[in-house]
Amino acid sequence: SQSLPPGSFGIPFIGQSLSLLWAMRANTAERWLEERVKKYGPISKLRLFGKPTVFIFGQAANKFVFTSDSSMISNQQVQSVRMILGDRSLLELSGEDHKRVRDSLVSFLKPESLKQYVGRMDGEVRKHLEMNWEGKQKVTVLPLMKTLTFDIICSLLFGLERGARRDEFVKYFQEMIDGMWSVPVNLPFTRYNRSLRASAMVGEMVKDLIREKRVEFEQKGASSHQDLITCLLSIRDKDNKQVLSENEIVHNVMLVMVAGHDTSSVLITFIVRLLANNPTVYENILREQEEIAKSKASGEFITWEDLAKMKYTWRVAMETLRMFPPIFGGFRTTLKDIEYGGYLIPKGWQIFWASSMTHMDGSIFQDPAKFDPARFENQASVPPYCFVPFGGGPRICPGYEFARIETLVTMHYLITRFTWKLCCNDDSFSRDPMPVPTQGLPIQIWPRKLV
Ligand code: HEM
Repeated sequence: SQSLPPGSFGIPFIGQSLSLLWAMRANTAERWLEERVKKYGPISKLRLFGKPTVFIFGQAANKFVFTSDSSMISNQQVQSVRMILGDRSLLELSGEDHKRVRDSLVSFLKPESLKQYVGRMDGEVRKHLEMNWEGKQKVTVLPLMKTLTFDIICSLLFGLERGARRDEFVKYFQEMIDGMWSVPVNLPFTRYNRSLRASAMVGEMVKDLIREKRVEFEQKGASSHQDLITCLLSIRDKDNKQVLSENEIVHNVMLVMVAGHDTSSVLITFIVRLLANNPTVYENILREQEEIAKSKASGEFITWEDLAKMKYTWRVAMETLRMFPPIFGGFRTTLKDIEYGGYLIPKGWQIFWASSMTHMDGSIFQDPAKFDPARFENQASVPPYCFVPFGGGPRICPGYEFARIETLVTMHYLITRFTWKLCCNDDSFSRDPMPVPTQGLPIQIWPRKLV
């Protein structure tokens, strides 16, 4: 019989959760994990968020996590995430259910559908810059990018326009996210408890939206493409029955809000920061974007074809995702006893993976601490399962194209309309669990003359 991986469970129930969360907030999580590897090797046991857990890392670990059969490991999330997002979110589903719900989301998020929304994203970006950037000398990038990506999601995915209702939505939504990664202790004063209450409020608000969208679609003949909720309501099987249940729509709309909002805002924020520190990269991006701006009439929207020309800009985004992946890692749960790396991982244990560790491995990416977008000129040179900011396998991020479009459109307008300088030389950031620059990245800005 096989032995359990090395490592200790730490203190009862809490285990190493607080120690890891602490390291993440201090931006030493990578070091925390590296030290584990040094001490125990590439596989070790510990206790996180209330459950026995195995931590694994490396190219083989990424491949194992992303492609294992769903009868071996399930995607069941840590308890706090499951309670907050609901048990019918894509993250909790497997097999046929996962495929049915995922296919429904993808019918809205696939490139052929998103093509028609580039103009609407462009409108949101320009409005955002007019309201929050123009006429200012100093802005703080991260909170603004959060507002922008949330605005884009509200408009495109929920058909929820600006106003008091959207503001209320944002408020509860933020409280909900704050407790996602917490030790699940449901007492009145915990982060987790506040987050659960906010999640119930957000759920009710989404249900109201669904009721309204249903009336618009079924009685007033609104287009099924007007937003994600309407699209999900409109998907029917061969007997004309709605393919997704009401709970599935609610839980997945909440998932998309969480998955699509912080991730892209963090990416754009880090690009802004890196450009301020890399004049050559900045010049190259500027040249590419000015070329595109010159080819357009004033006021004309960015098109799908323009996006295809932003090759260098997207390489910069990829290199940013390599060094500062918004998603650090995640969890899976074993459904049976599994043998991995010569050890036994018992049924019901959590598997904790941290994909970002291959991004900074010098044997895979030469000189990994150097910011160098040229690495991605030839993507085939990157070995499989080593560059995984969007995951891999059947659960690879379905929001990839959405993120690409909003990042490129935003960078186009930021770079052609403004120049900027960092207000503080403090290059540090912490993870919460997304990477966040200390102080949210305050910058000084100047308007540029339009070409
Ligand atoms: C830079 C931006 C983004 C990054 C880095 C990112 C990263 C990821 C990663 C790593 C996963 C896989 C997690 C796993 O295997 O457990 C994932 C899943 C997911 N992402 Fe994204 N994401 C981004 C943007 C978005 C956007 C904009 C949306 C929606 C509009 C979105 C929706 C989702 C959903 C629904 C899943 C779950 C898929 C499934 O379980 O089948 N993401 N994302």
